[in-house]
Amino acid sequence: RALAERAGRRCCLGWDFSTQQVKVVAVDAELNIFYEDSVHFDRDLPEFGTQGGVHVHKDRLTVTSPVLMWVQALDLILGKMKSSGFDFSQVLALSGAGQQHGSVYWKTGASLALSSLSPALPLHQQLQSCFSISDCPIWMDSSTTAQCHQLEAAVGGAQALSCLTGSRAYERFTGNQIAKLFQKNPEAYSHSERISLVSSFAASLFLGGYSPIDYSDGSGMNLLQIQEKVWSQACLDVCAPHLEEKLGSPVPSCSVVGAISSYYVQRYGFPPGCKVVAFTGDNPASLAGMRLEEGDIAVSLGTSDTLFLWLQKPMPALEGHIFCNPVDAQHYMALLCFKNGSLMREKIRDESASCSWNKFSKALQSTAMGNNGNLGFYFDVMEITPEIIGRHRFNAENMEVSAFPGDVEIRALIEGQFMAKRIHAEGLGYRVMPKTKILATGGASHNKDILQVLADVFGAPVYVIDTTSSACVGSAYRAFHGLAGGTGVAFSEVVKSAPQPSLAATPNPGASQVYAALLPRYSALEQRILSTSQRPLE
Ligand SMILES: O=C(CO)[C@@H](O)[C@H](O)CF
Repeated sequence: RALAERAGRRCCLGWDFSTQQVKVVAVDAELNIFYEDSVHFDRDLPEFGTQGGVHVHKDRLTVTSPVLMWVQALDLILGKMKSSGFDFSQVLALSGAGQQHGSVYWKTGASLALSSLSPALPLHQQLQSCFSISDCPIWMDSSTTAQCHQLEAAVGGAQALSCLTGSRAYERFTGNQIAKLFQKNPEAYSHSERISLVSSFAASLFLGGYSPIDYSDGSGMNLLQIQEKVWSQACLDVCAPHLEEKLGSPVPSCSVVGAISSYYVQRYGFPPGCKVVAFTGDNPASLAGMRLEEGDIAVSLGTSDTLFLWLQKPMPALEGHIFCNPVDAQHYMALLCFKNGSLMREKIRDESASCSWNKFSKALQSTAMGNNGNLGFYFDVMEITPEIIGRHRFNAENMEVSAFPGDVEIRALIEGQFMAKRIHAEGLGYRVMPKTKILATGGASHNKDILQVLADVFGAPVYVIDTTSSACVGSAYRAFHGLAGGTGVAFSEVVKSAPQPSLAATPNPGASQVYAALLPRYSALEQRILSTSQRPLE
């Protein structure tokens, strides 16, 4: 019955070429997920010798992944789908995501091989000699500090680069990686006829030709002018010569970039009309998978805490990253990363709640909103947002104190973490709106007392969502959006029948008054700590 049921199920596929695996989900027209599969690089392709899907080089700064591992993973996962009887003939469209910032270098002549693949052979046998470098730099690389300084200097400094491209220069951002390749290996650079991101590389495999880079993932390169949605000639020129012709022109993320290559029609039975919708970065795809809307904020509470913001009018800054929005080309999204996340919460749980989340929750229940004016900053590792390290506690009179009673410490930690999130989100242009929903995910989102503080600090309801496959699911949703006409149709309309997130907490009465008083104090004290602490050398 399942097979018969599956046979008639028209669907879209959502792919995720992430750091550790390639994953796929099939979503039917009612937006139900009915198939998923994955191939793990370390486990299923051990011949490449990766750890966590990557190679960390001896200099401990350079981090790469072998492009042929990604190619072979696609062969494997399509083979698994085929042997499980997946009915490819029902696939109307597909889209996907790739780890952001990584870059793939196609060797001169590769487009010929890509467009004339023999369906009798796997991809990896036919693409062996199509790449000018086999080990691709990825987001974990931090070997391009010199190139970052060159780029910022050339365009008038970090803030100028942020206003232009949405971020100051970051080592992992693709422009700086391309600059390093051009400087260190000019031969490989000149033998590259095309440079893709991981997302557009994956789309190219399905297209049988070079896929353009989409606006959203292109915003993670320090090369795209995010307002005008064109490459910044100034940035291109600093990084490498003739770069624009190797990148091609960027496209709206919801674009249909072509029909699937005949290779997949003949080898797997995809319909010839199956559409390929531009692939994008994993975080933009996750935003789509979480169905974030204007005014919403997604809080991923993990080892580090990551905020996904929807911005109408971005205010580029020296922290965080602003990208073109993947589901609304007029708007933007932002990522803000807080390094002291769950490890900090677990430390305070161990110290002040004798290792028990139950006691931790009781402490939150037994202390009042606003913590009687006590405020804390808890950064046991150097924080990214902002760059502060150490623990700093202040009483209601703004006097620094060396300790708090256990319960006060616990509330000070959680209120402080969430007030920081609100303050830095607003610094990027985010504003809480009457219709704002907070979508919480990750480990700590299972603790309703922590979510209650989140609702109180933001003055907005908190919903919990499962984001295990959010990049894949978001990619399948975007495939439906592209199929429905893309820019002419609202993404929210296309996905409105998807399962709704569940409400976990609503703000306590009086919450907005309490935090309206506390937030400015927190912000001023953060500035005080910043001005007195030794900032790490640039
Ligand atoms: O560098 C990042 C975002 O800027 C990471 O989240 C990568 O996208 C992970 F693949």
